[in-house]
Amino acid sequence: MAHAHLLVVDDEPSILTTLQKALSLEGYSVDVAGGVKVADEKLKKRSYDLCLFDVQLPDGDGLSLLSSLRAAKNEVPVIMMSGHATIDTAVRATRLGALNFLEKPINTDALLIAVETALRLQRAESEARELRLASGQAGELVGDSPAIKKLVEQIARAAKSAASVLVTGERGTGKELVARAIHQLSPRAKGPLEKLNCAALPSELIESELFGHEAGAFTGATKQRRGKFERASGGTLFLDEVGDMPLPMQAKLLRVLQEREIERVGGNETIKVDTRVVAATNRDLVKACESDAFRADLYDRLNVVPLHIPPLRARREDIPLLARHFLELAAKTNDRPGMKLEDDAIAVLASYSFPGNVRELKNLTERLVILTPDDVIRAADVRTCLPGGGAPKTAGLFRPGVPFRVLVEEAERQIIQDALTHNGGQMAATARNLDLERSHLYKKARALGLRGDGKGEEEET
Ligand SMILES: Nc1ncnc2c1ncn2[C@@H]1O[C@H](COP(=O)(O)OP(=O)(O)OP(=O)(O)O)[C@@H](O)[C@H]1O
Repeated sequence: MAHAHLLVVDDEPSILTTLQKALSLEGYSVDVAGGVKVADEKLKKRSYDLCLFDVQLPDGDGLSLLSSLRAAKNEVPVIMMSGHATIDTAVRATRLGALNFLEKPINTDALLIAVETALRLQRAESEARELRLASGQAGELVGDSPAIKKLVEQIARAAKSAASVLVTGERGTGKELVARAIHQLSPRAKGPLEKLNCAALPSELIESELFGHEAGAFTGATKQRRGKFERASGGTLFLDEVGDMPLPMQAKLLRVLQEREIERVGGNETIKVDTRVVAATNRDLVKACESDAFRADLYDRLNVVPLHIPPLRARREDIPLLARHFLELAAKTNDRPGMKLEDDAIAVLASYSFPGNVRELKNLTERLVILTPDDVIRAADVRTCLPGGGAPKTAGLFRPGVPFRVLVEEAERQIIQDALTHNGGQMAATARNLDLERSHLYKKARALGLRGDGKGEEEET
């Protein structure tokens, strides 16, 4: 691969000359440096396609040179070279992101192969990223409504920055998908993506999940464990359901976002982290801030780039595309290759309110693929699968192997969802309709992850 610009750093002039000659013969442009200081200067002046660092240098070492490059967000591929490499050095180099470790004396053929492979890999990765960015393709985000087109643009823009992003939207609108797309399109795509669901764990556990713990920090903590913040360093941490994070944890999270360093539970060492946070919530955080359930200062920190995904009923034009997309997926996984949706069937889908948003459409499509005996799914098939669409609700609730608790929860969710839809999302009217105490309905709806207009919710909290 000609025209690539390389930097070779080694303290032995004879090695520099030999390597420079061998690499130049292959058509590479080669700069050389005899130590850390000169290398630093050169690296500041121009960008290289690949660097080769000796480990031991007269004024420092190649590993710290590599680590300062990464700290400065320079992701140039680096190959390390050493005459007396220990396994420990090699491991440290790999951890710091070195691509390869060559033993001295350097075998020129092995060197050329390593250089060519590294450059090819680098080029393939950057081409794939450019391509994804250019096509505006954010993961598998399907839809051609103006709202989705705008969202895709916002994702591409957000991906380029390292700022915190807050993704809002009702349940099942695709918040996690958006968070993943931001990571994949960002320069951190090669780094890790870690996820934590803040609603799923009690406060004490969230803390050790996020920040890790030292051995003996609490009963059961037998070994030291790195937390998600540390593991996501160099990548992205996705905090799902951040609106459900308990207040004491919110204070701790805020501090980490401000100071960019963490302390493991039971430890007193501070650890620098370079973690980009993407948070998501289906709660109205502005309202939560007003009622002091969420810290306003944390909200400001998280909401640097706000991304809102409208509910599916507000962008019905996406329903046909999404339905066909999910049909294709379900047909593949269920081995029903010829399945088709009739236009009338799509029209029925497009007129439904989808309180469970895209996730509900996806599940419904899968159910249709499984339950429709014909290869063609017609309007009548869709109607039988829709809540209140004609299917006798008492039939077919039992599924072998599914626990009673899950079946009952599903039935409850369906009933409340239908009742809410029937009453235009109004909680008070829904409670009257179902002859339920309002506070009981709120509690149930919240536990099942459903939302109405939320009016009167404060009364019970
Ligand atoms: N625009 C879309 N294109 C393709 N698939 C989508 C789209 N939006 C959502 N999905 C799919 O719908 C399902 C639900 O999406 P996701 O889990 O991202 O929603 P969410 O908003 O994070 O939900 P929750 O709030 O319940 O965590 C996933 O299977 C996801 O892949």
